[in-house]
Amino acid sequence: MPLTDPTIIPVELGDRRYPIVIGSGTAVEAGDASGGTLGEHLLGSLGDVSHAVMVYDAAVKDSAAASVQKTLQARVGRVDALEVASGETSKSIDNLGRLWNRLIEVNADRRSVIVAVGGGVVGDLAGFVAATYTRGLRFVQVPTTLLAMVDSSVGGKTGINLPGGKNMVGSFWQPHLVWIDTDFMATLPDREYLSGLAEVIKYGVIEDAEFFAYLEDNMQAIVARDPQSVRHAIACSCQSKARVVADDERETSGRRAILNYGHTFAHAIEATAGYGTMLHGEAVAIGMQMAARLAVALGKCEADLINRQTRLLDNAQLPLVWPQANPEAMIPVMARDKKVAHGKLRFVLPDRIGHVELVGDVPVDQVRFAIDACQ
Ligand SMILES: NC(=O)c1ccc[n+]([C@@H]2O[C@H](COP(=O)([O-])OP(=O)(O)OC[C@H]3O[C@@H](n4cnc5c(N)ncnc54)[C@H](O)[C@@H]3O)[C@@H](O)[C@H]2O)c1
Ligand SMILES: O=C(O)C(=O)C[C@@H](O)[C@H](O)[C@H](O)COP(=O)(O)O
Ligand SMILES: [Zn+2]
Repeated sequence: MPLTDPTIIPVELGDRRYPIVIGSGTAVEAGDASGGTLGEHLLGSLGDVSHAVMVYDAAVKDSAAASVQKTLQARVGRVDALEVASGETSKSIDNLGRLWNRLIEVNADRRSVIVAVGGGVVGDLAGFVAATYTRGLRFVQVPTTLLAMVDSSVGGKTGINLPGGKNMVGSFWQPHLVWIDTDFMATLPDREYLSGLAEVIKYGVIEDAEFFAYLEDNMQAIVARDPQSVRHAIACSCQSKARVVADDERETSGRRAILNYGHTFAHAIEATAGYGTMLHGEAVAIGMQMAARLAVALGKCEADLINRQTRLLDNAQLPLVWPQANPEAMIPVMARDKKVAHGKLRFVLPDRIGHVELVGDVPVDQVRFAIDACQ
């Protein structure tokens, strides 16, 4: 079905403002679609580009990537398609070097645009390539996972992992356009889809109590991928992220740090489990449980918050515990968290549903307790 009713959410960053366009059926280059096609939005957002480099996840080669490539060919003309192997381990130094060299081979220059088609892995990797090649190329995000649609494609955090820590090398590099076609999720496996719901629930806890209540009432429909409910959940998530990013683009005031709720634990879970063993959203679900336990232990919030969060994560079929959690392995990794200030860990902790704070000076025993409580 052609896109006739896109939701357009602006990310207000002054002269780097860009739209998040949410619709379905955009693969069709329908000239009469009132909301416009990817091709039309591309031209509107990019200015004078004469070459597109589509960096895509191998899993979407014959689906999303094939249709985006067709659009790029029709609208931009010269297109090169660079494949990235599926999975978290692709966010690596090796892949970064390989893509930089491929850009030389395909004669990319400052009139080239990088178009990422895939989940957060491809988006983060291709975004960092765009940020760094010839000191910066224009960039478009076409997310194909729920997690990428609600979180990673928006806000300009790009980068790769190091063995010792998630996203340790990267940059803030905003896209010119985020193009969300919910049809691209048709082939997404359930486990990956559910993983994205952890970041959706995150927005409810950190800054939107009304959205949290909506999720409580509608999680069954969202899990069943009811189109209207999914669209609403994506739009509310993108609005939430756009608000926070517009307030604090580079995480300097502390406001953007709220998007990191659960992530101090989650990144340590991912790194100590081995990248790709635990999906990012799964680790975030467990990390949010650990953070909520920590908040209650520190007297920052009522235990009922844990009950509501647990119920919602459970209804989203997300994991709540990680039996292999080992505080002695996780705490040194957590010490490399990007929120560390003057050598001290800081945690994003809820005081009620819809509100969190950045908290420092947390006794390490309490951190151990929170990890142990989710084993
Ligand atoms: N930059 C940010 O702000 C930000 C925010 C959140 C997460 N992240 C990062 O995003 C990554 C996780 O993203 P993700 O969950 O999208 O993982 P992902 O990119 O690894 O994609 C998940 C899996 O789904 C497959 N896939 C993707 N689209 C598909 C489709 N339409 N049909 C079938 N299979 C498909 C991929 O091949 C992969 O196996 C992590 O590296 C995380 O750190 C970044
Ligand atoms: O956009 C942000 O800011 C976030 O923190 C969103 C997170 O969901 C995301 O996982 C992000 O990549 C984590 O960033 P990091 O700075 O902790 O590496
Ligand atoms: Zn995340």
